[in-house]
Amino acid sequence: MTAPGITLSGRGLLGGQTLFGPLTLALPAGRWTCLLGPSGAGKSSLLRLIAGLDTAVRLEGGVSFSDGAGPQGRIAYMAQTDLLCPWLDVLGNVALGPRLRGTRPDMARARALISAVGLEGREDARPGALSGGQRQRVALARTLMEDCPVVLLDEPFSALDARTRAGMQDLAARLLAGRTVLLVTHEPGEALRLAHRLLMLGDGALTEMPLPDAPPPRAPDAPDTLTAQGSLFRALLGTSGSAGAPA
Ligand SMILES: Nc1ncnc2c1ncn2[C@@H]1O[C@H](COP(=O)(O)OP(=O)(O)OP(=O)(O)O)[C@@H](O)[C@H]1O
Repeated sequence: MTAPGITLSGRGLLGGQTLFGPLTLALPAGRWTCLLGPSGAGKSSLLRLIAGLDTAVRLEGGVSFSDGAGPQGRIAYMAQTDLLCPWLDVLGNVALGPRLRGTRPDMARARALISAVGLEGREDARPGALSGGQRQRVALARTLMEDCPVVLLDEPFSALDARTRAGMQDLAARLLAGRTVLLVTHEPGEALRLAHRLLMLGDGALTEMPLPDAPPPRAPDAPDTLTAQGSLFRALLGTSGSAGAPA
């Protein structure tokens, strides 16, 4: 499986007003790009625009893939909300993608992923019987099950406690190595652990942020990571949600 690079360029319009841009968001092939920025800046909209999904933000511009092919069938997208089917159990939810495409799911792989996200023994549980963090891990397992070369993750670890979050970050880094990943997060520490490229969307523009020298996944408590976290936090305090908004 070869993961393509992806470039989105243009201006994002919301109700006729510029929300962001003109800008260029380039996702290097086979690498993790992490995107931080204030609420309402347009991060989720960028993700959905790349996935070719409906969004309230209209892109005056375009999205291109380095191999010339489109997004069809090769993007796994994990939304901010878990989007689990309440009438299916955990196993059914994780195996849903192949079923919807009319192919036979690899149930051994689905079970292995459920175990990898720490939910072994809960295969028969319905989403309504799970905590928010457990549901989020089912959604993560479902995304990993897709085995796509491009993976778009919208705050995939936001409902997890610190220890589980670190474990899921490591799992995702391992299983998605070599894929083109865009991760939207509000956590500077998370972005600094996982990014090959770190961007901040604020005041309608993208800014490239420096990263520690060590390759990801970086230790959360490494001195370089902690120092970078402080700088990033200060940068985030100085940005606002949309183009033209007061900083
Ligand atoms: N369905 C919708 N209808 C109208 N406006 C919308 C809709 N979805 C998003 N917006 C608006 O588009 C803008 C960008 O939203 P988006 O969700 O992309 O921001 P975000 O940076 O991901 O925010 P957050 O960090 O809070 O998730 C916001 O001003 C939001 O109010």
